[in-house]
Amino acid sequence: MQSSFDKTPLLFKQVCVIGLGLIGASLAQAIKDNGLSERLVAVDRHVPSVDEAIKHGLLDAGSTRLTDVVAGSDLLIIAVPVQAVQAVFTDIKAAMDNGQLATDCIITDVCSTKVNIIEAAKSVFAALPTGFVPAHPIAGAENSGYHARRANLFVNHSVIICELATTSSSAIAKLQQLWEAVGATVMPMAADHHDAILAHTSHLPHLLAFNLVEQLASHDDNLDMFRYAAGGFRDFTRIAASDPKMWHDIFFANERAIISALDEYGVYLQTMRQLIIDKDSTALMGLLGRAQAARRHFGHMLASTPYTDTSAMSASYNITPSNTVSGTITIPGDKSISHRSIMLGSLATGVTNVTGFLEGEDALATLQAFRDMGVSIEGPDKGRLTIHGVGMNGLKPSKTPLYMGNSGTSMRLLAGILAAQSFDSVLTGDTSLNKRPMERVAAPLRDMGAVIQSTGHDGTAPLSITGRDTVGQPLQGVEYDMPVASAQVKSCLLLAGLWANGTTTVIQPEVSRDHTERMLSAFGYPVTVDGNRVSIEGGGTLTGGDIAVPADISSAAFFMVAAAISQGSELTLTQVGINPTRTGIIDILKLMNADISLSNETHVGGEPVADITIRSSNLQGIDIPEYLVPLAIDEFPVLFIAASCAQGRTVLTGAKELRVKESDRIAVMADGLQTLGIDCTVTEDGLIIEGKGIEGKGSNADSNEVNNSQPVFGGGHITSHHDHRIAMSFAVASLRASKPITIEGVETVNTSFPGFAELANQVGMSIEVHDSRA
Ligand SMILES: O=C(O)C1=C[C@@H](OP(=O)(O)O)[C@@H](O)[C@H](O)C1
Ligand SMILES: C=C(OP(=O)(O)O)C(=O)O
Repeated sequence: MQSSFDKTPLLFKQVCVIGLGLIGASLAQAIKDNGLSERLVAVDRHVPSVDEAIKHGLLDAGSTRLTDVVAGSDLLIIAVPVQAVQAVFTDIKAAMDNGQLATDCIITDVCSTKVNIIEAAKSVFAALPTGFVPAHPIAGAENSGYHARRANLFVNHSVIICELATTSSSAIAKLQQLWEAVGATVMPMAADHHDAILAHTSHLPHLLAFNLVEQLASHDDNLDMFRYAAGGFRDFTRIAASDPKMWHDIFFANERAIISALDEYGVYLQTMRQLIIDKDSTALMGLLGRAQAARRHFGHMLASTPYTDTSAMSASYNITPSNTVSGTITIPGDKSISHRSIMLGSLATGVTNVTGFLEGEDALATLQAFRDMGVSIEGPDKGRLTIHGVGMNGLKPSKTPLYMGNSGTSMRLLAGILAAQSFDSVLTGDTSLNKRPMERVAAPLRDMGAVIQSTGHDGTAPLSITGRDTVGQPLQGVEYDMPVASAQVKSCLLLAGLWANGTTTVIQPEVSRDHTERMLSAFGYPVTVDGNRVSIEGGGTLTGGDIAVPADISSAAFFMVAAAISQGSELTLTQVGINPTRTGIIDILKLMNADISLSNETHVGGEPVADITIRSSNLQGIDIPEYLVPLAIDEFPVLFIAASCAQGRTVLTGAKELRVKESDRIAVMADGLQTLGIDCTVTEDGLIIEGKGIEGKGSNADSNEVNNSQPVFGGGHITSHHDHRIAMSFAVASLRASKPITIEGVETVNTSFPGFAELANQVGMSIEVHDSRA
């Protein structure tokens, strides 16, 4: 990792670290390695640690007594067990009183409890020093002591700072600079809130880990127990190897909050005990499923990688050029339909069984949101889900903001549902989603009487929605003339309309995908479609049933283009959804002269499906008809790859919407295409691409023999801009590339197409997935 040494000026003249345990010694090492202080001194009761730290060149001086080394320090870091802090404050006060320390020097700590540290300071100082800033780095390891120190212990970890009325802003600013320089992120929090949160997230788990080891160790047959203890025991009790003195102090120091967390734990434990005794399989499955999903969901947040968050991108594709693809493959389930199956299944009466559900992160975010609102959902298990519908009025308020990850569809459709609920809600997402426009749904929802605020910078998420109980009346049906052909806006309003008084009508400028309308009908809810006008009456009910989700044509598109642009290729994609509001990709590729045919056409779950076969084709550049834009809205990134391989120019217009997807797909694709040597021009609402395909040269003048053997792309380095479709599109380009292509930030592919690289390799491509953190 690059050191911040070059960038960060010396912040302090002399830092004095009091306590050379894991945290104190690690922070000392990080300060040293990053050159943040002219001098570094330390105090510790353990003489060998101090001696070694001096010998290692970490410290300029050290002692067992504060007064020996503290003179002239402008930052004091207290890193001793909680119950020893008061004595340290007494020593610090003495040093101030005798002039060794300036009264405005910064004093901070790294302890796991905050209220009692502040109390300790108050009992020593008549007036709290202006430099006193209580803090707590949320970082640690079960190893303790000087030898376990790691300068990178704080990288990507949070540090909570408790600002007191007495604290000077310059002390806070300087401490924040220090923590950021060693790689941490600083968050402000009130001391009592800190203690309550930490009691649940840190103190309770430690207490339980110590307790379980104690329980097992006290059994007579404990040797056998430990000998055969499987991973579960090892994982659960890892933290019981932590420093007993430190935890002893913490348990007493945060007594009230820990006892309250423990009592709540007892209630949950009793519930589980009773479910087992009662053999209540449904409730137990619901509980376990909810917990498993919540853990996966929080896992992303814990790793500060909310699904596809910016800071966390570390996976890349290293792709070696290949030139042909072949085979018969099954593409994962449709994302749009998967979202809707959870939403309507949850609101229905009775049970809904879903098959073919897309286990991608976007659809899983929707699933988690409904679990957070109290819906019991079993699965997903190989695309199967069982949703125990709660009916139109059965959702419960979520205890936390609903986290939508990277998924625009989840956030916009849920906004419609939540605007009609009795309770308040907050919807938030990852960095990319929190930049996307939300007023397009918030404004028309307000016309219906919703109270909804887009609290981000620019009409963006987080969305804060006030419940009808507070507003005092239900939503009102409206007639809304949509300025953009967006299925998300249309669906949001139709879903809100389920609870509205009277009729809700949406008029779309062009046809957009109609999965909401179809699925509402399949659940027995009447929807009236009259040309581009779609209407719904409020006050009805939904009845659960079976939903078979077809393969996603938007994911299939990558493989269609792969076969069309490469040499000697033929791919068959089985049972892909060919809803006419989604088949713009087929129409556009056909206009470009692609060799595509459909077979085995049938219907599953109210949606038409077919096997799609596509072969190597002599693609021709075209002017893409604007009416096809909403019908292929997600497929343009990969269509740009096709256009680059076509003969002649392709012109896209009327596609401004591409600029507000997971990335600005016009700008980002143009950038990547240019990197790979394609001549293209960005326009306000589209892109002009000069295709590099050459005429097919058959021996027979009438034959349409394909010549896709020449590379059209060079090699190079592409970034996904946190957009799954950008990553997959440039992977397809490798079929006509002369050199390797590297694509950074490909974890985002999991939002819509888990297993993409494996499937691509199965048909003949050569993608190596590399994770720099692995
Ligand atoms: O309704 C849906 O499921 C979707 C609609 C489209 O968005 P817009 O309606 O905003 O164009 C599309 O881009 C998105 O991937 C899924
Ligand atoms: C735009 C997309 O999805 P969403 O709007 O749901 O994030 C997409 O999948 O390309």
